Amino acid sequence: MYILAPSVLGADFTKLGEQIKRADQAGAEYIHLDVMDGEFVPSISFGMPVIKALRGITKKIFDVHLMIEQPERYIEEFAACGADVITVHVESCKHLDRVIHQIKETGAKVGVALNPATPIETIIHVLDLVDMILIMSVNPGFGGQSYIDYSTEKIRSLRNLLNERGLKTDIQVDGGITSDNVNVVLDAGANIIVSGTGVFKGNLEENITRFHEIFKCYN
Ligand SMILES: O=C(CO)[C@@H](O)[C@H](O)COP(=O)(O)O
Ligand SMILES: [Fe+2]
Repeated sequence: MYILAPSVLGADFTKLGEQIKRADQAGAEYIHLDVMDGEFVPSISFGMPVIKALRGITKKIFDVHLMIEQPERYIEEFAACGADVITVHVESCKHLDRVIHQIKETGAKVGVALNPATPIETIIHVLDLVDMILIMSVNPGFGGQSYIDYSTEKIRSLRNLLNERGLKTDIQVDGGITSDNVNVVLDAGANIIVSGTGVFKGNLEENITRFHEIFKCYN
């Protein structure tokens, strides 16, 4: 199943609620929420109060991407705010296995994210414990960056590895993706596409339709 996850980091924050409702009505399956702490990544974005407020305006899947140090401190709180999928970075978890089980305990789906330079070997032992693997195709911290080309090979290797193990785990790709280059990551085996600038810059409805038209060729 192919899924579009607009990253609200690309939205106009003066019209945040309105833009999320529009993304919902235009058919976006997930809403991708980037939480940044100014430690794991250079920038600070938003946290629980914003997610809780947005939970009241859409029933779409809340896909919460935690770019924070020691995420185990906040897992239950993010779940209580309405996160449906909680993604943590392998680079920020000293005890990844424990954090994965902590997320499962809340009832949320588990995502594990890898920075561009982090090899997929770091997660081979937990592959069958997670629902989604997030391949970062930019260095995390900011929207609007360019896609890093070697991500494509990484996605392909991960999909091959999952296939060898008989796993249908979701592969999400995040960073620098628009309808102009999404084919590259879909061809490599990704099935959940995060896009901030590619959705919110220009006409939101047209952008979402364009992504979905491309997905049809893969379904
Ligand atoms: O997690 C992040 C950045 O750290 C992303 O979710 C970005 O917000 C995606 O934005 P674009 O690269 O699509 O503009
Ligand atoms: Fe993200």
